[in-house]
Amino acid sequence: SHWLYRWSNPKCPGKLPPGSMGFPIIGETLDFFKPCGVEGIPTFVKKRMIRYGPLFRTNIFGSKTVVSTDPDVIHQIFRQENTSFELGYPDIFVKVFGKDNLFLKEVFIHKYLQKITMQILGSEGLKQTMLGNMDKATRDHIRSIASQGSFNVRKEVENLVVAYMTPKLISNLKPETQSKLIDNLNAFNLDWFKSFLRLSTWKAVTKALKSREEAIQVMKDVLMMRKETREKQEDFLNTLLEELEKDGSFFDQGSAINLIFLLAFALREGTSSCTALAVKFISKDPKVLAELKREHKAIVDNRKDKEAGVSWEEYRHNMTFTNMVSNEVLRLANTTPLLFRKAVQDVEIKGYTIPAGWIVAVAPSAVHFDPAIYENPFEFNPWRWEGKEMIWGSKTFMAFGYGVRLCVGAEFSRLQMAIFLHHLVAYYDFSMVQDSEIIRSPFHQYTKDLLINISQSPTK
Ligand code: HEM
Repeated sequence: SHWLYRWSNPKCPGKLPPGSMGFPIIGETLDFFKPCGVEGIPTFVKKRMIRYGPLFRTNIFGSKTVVSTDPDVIHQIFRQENTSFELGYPDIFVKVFGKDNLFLKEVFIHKYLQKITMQILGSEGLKQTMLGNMDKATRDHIRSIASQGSFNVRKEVENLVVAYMTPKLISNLKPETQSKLIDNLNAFNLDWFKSFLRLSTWKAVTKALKSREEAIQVMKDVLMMRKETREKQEDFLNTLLEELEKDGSFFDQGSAINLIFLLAFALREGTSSCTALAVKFISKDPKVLAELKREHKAIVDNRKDKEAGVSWEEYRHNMTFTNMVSNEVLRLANTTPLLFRKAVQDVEIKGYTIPAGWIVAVAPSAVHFDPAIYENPFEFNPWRWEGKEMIWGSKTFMAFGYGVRLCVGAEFSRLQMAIFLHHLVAYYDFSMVQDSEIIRSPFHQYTKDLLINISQSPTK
């Protein structure tokens, strides 16, 4: 009984935030995984916000955790990153993404990580090397599926991104090696989260982990071969090989390969889910669709060369409404339900103490659905962004994180979303053939395929 008492009332040098530590060992993890609607604050968080207030304690994933939904506290946590708080994702993420994963390491390497990835994902890299490929691949892909009748938006964006990005990460593979790699990258997903309690889950987890192992093995073989032959290629692997040879490099072979794997996963998942959600919202809002069509048809009309693809100037200066739509989709989507940090020392916040070693989870959705920040927060209203500077990580908009660890793929995701919408609305009419409910458990899961039908726009 002493042990049970200690479980429910952990030692703390001050006053712990209110809350419940749940059942021994499993804490409140099962409740955390209960599916809920994707719009709004996740039910797990909302229920406790109502019961305990904006700062509450719990135990999830086997870790003593304080969850913050208070915008001021969230702001303070991110401001104190690398002093009072550091990255602290629960062990399950390490198991799924691999122990070599630099993203989940607590050491102070994200500046380095950002520097390396910016070469392909930063504005300059996107403008110089990526935009042309992305635009052509998207246009050709939409053209090729237009004749199929209906298609699954999410799946097609996944296929499209994996097909043109894999050679950017590792180029010059034999066709059979490349398709094996692509198959393994596509097979690694987090869909098993939705059936966390079913027996089939463990089959799905095993399959996902096996495909990760196989993808990593293919990458390892290529890396070894490149090291032996000193072969140089214009790809991200080459950048990492050069980094590996530098004195004091943060990378070793395992973490270099794991970074390529993580990027391939994030490129696919990040872009496909948000693009599908954008299409879902737009298809239900004729006013937004009409405004988008107007913007993109004007871009095409103003082009001297009608065959030319989207230019960087068009993306940056003529897609204002599209960017407003992207922001609104990302605000409502909250694809990352919680961001995890760890207190490195006892921290006093709002009269409570977060003891050293505890996980601190912040819920961006609490900020994105705060009526004091966004009027009618549940409404899909891109116009709310009119005239606002669309800063990606701010106290009021943290779809891509906030503070020092801002998402390195933010610009890429927005660009891919904009280009997909450009080709879809400027040249085609589309209608939803099969809608899908999207549930959060805790990541986005589509209950059905989100199918649309497209036909060449007569006004082209
Ligand atoms: C719409 C799509 C995306 C969303 C909503 C998103 C969201 C986020 C968020 C919220 C964080 C901060 C995590 C934290 O603070 O703990 C983050 C970090 C990160 N994201 Fe994304 N992401 C997206 C797309 C991508 C893509 C396409 C890539 C890769 C190419 C990517 C790679 C990363 C990496 C490597 C980090 C860690 C950055 C660091 O630690 O310095 N993300 N992302």
